[in-house]
Amino acid sequence: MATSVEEHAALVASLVEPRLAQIEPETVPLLQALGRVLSSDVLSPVDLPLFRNSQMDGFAVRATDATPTTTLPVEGVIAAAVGSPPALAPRTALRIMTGAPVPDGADTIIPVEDTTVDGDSVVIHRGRAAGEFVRERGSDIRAGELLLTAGTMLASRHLAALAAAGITRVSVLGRPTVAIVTTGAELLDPGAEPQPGQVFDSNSVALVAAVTAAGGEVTLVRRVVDDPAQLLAVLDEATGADVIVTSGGISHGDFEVVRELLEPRGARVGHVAMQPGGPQATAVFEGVPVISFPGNPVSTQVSFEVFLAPLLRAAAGLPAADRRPRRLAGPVRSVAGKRQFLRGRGVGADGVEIVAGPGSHLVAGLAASDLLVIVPEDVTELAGGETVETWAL
Ligand SMILES: Nc1nc2c(c(=O)[nH]1)N[C@H]1C(S)=C(S)[C@@H](COP(=O)(O)OP(=O)(O)OC[C@H]3O[C@@H](n4cnc5c(N)ncnc54)[C@H](O)[C@@H]3O)O[C@H]1N2
Ligand code: MOO
Repeated sequence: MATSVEEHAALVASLVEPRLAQIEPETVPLLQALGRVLSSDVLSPVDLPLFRNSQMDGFAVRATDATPTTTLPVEGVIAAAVGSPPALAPRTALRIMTGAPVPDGADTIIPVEDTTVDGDSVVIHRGRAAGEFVRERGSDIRAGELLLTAGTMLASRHLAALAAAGITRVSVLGRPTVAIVTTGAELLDPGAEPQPGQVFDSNSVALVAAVTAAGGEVTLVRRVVDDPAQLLAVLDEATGADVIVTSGGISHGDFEVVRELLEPRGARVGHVAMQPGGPQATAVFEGVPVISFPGNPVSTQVSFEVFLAPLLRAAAGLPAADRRPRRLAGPVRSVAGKRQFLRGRGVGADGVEIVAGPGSHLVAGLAASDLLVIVPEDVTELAGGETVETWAL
């Protein structure tokens, strides 16, 4: 008897979640934090701007001194560079560059475009209100105020704000570590010349990429032929990970290496009422959960999306994938008793069209899709215009 998708998802969660709950935050240099999720609030250690500075290239003056068409003596130049400028004397100007400290005594900047330089003097053609073009210290954020909130997924703008505040390292949620093992005597590396009967190992690439996209860190990638002793050696190597994921070797053939090794050690190998992804297995090896997906490439990828991606995303603090109802562009048939995960593509704001057949070997069809279209177990036919649940890929 097949178990339901929910039952299997609950089983996988019961094995994986306790491990993921133990993952500690880690402190990393800023550039390693890109795409990671802040584990705690960050308060600004400084005022930003750090000091009162000019927003324009021009002349630092007192607003009341600089009415049109006054001429003021220019007493010096303030560059955007190390150092503190002298105070501005009344009825004088200091030439100033963008970002340079505004001298005490000055309260506005006259942009160079509104002036004419005449020897050591400047003629003001347009006055400015006090405060104009002066960037006050702390006007962006003050020391002690909340700069970034826990849970923020760090993009370039967040890293820039941290750097602007002088911060070099940041505490982020730890990433779940995953070991990936593909199985099959027929597999070879992409790029090699296939002999008759060989296929390229695409599940390895699929799983590494999918784990990474879901916020996980792949710590080991291995491929084994259909030899239980070899698989055992690889699993021994993989026990440092939070989760071990395998593909292939769990159905009913003569050379089912995962089933052969792990079933006698208490693995649960069975069928889930879904397509693709029918054959599924779980085990615990040396205390580490082993989640075994069927080898067919679409089955592996869909199984990952259904059973593991949500758990990894949650642990890494990433938002859940977008799931929402859309209207079918055309009719769909399905098999009774199995939840179908068909391949679809979004049409307009809320439509979806089916883009590939249901075969679980159709990798190009999956690549042509951007949505999974879910047809419930008890539904065998849907007409165009009817609503289905879709998951963004
Ligand atoms: N008698 C039955 N046969 C099969 C059943 C069944 O219920 N009864 N279920 C079918 C379904 S559904 C699936 S899915 C597969 C699952 O089989 P396995 O998990 O044992 O996977 P394999 O036999 O190792 O491989 C299946 C298929 O996928 C290709 N494959 C495997 N690994 C990779 C990889 N890393 N990269 C690319 N392609 C891979 C492999 O060459 C096979 O074509 O069982 C059905 N059979
Ligand atoms: O249930 Mo299998 O995963 O369709 O090819």
